[in-house]
Amino acid sequence: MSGDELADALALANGHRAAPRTGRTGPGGPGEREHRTGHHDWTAARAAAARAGAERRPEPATVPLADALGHRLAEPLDALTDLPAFDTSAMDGWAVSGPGPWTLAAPPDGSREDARDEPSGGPHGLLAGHGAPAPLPDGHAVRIATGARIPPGTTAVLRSEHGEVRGRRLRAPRAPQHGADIRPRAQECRRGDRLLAAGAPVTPAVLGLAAAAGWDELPVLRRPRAEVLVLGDELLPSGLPEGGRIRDALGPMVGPWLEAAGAEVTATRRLGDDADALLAALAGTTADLVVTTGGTACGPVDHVRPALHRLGADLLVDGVAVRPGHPMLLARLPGGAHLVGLPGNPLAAVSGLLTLAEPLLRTPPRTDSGGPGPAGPLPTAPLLGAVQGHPRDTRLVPVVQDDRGARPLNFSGPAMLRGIAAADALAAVPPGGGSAGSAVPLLRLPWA
Ligand SMILES: Nc1nc2c(c(=O)[nH]1)N[C@H]1C(S)=C(S)[C@@H](COP(=O)(O)OP(=O)(O)OC[C@H]3O[C@@H](n4cnc5c(N)ncnc54)[C@H](O)[C@@H]3O)O[C@H]1N2
Ligand code: MOO
Repeated sequence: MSGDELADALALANGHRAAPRTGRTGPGGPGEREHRTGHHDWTAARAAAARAGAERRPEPATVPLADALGHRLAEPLDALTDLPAFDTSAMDGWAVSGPGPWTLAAPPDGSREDARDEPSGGPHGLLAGHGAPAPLPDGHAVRIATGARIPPGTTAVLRSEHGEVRGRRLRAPRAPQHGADIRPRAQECRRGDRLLAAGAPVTPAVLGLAAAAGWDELPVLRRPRAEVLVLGDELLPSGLPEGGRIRDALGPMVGPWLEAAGAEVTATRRLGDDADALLAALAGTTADLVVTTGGTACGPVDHVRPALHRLGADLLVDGVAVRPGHPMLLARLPGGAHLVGLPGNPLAAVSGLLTLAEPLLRTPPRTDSGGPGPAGPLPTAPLLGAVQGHPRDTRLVPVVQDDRGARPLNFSGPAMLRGIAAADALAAVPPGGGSAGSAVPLLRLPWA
C-alpha cells in the first residue's frame, strides 16, 4: 500500500468512526448519527452554495470598458449600432456592377488631394475608414479593400485573385455570384438587438463585442470581494518545517484559486489560533465573502464554529458528506457577507473550494432583468481505474483527463497536494466507490 493509499484508508476509516462535531454539539455531544444529520449531501451542498451566490446583491457600477473585465453585466448588452454599420467588402478585389467584363474607373486625377468622390476612390481604390463612395455605374468596377464601404450599384465583390486586368478592362473567368463577398449592413445585428443577457460575465470576447457595438462604458455588478483568513499557530510563512511547525500551503493557494473562480481578493491575513482576532475579523469585514482555512473541526483551538455562533451567523451548510473535507461549512454573517470555512488539511481545503466557494462565486446574482440560470449538470467521464469509495460520502479524487477518460492520480490523501497539483479535474466518486469504466462527474480545475 503506497503512502497516499494508506493516508486515504486512514482518513476513510477515521471518518467512519468520528464524524466532525458542530459548534452546536461540542465535545461530549451526540454521537455520529446526530452529527451527520447536519451534513449536506455533496450535491445539495453545491446547490446551497449556488443559491447563496444567486442571492447576492452586489452594487451596480458603470465602469470604462478597460475596467470591466471579470465583472458581470448589470444590464443586458444591446447593440447601439447596426453591425456592420454599412455594407462592407469582405475581401480585397474589385466592387463590380452587373455581369463582366467591366470597365475600371479611371485612376484619380493626381491634381486633387482628396479624390474620394471619384468613382475610383483614392490612388489605392476604395479603402476602409472613408465616407460613402460615389455610385458605381452598370458595367463598371473599382478597386476595393477589405472593410471599405460598398458603392451603391455594386452587385458583387470580385476577389483580386479571381480577376484579370488588361488596360482598363477587368475580366473574371468565373463571374461572382450576386452579393458575393459583400457583408450587408446589420448582418450580425441591428441597433437595439439583445447581444447578451444581464448577468453574463465580462470576458475578453465580451469587451470586444461591446466595443464593436458602440459601448464605451459598461454597467456591471462588481466581482465579489473576498478576504482570506489563514488560521493556525503552527504555520510558517517561509522556510523549511521546523520545531513541529509547517509551511502555510493554503495562504499562497486559496487567494489565487478564488481569483480564478471570479473573486477579487482584497487580502490574505494570517491570524494564528487567536479566537478574539478571528471574531474581530469576522465582525469587521467589508468583504462579500470571507474564506477561512483550518479550525473547522472540534479541536481545542478550532475557533470557526464558535465564532460564527457568537456572532449569530446563519449556518447554511454545516458539514458536507464528502471526503476529504467533510467539516467544511458555509454561513451568512449578520452583515450579509458569506463565509466559507475550509478545513485545514490542504486537499480538504481544495474540496471546500470546489464544493462551496466555486458554485457561490460562479452563480450570477439574480437580476431584475433575469440573466443566465444556474449552471447545468457537471460533465462526466469514465474512470480509467477503479477508485475505492467512502461507504456513505462522495469522494473527490484528483484525475488527469484525456480523450479516453479520467485517470485517478496517486498522492490524493487529505493532507497532500501532490496529486491535485498535477491534476486537471477532481472526479466525484459516489459512495461505495467507482469501478473502472464507470462514468463519474468531473469538476474541472479553473486553469485546466
Ligand atoms: N475528532 C475528529 N477530528 C478530526 C476530524 C473528525 O472528524 N473528528 N476530522 C478531520 C478532518 S477530516 C479534517 S480535514 C480536519 C479539519 O481540521 P480543521 O479544519 O480544524 O483544521 P486544523 O485542525 O486547523 O488543521 C488540520 C490539519 O491541516 C493542517 N493545516 C491547517 N492549515 C494549514 C495550512 N494553511 N497549510 C498547511 N497545512 C495546514 C494542520 O496543520 C493540520 O495538520 O480535522 C480532522 N480532525
Ligand atoms: O477528510 Mo478531512 O476533511 O482529512 O480531509
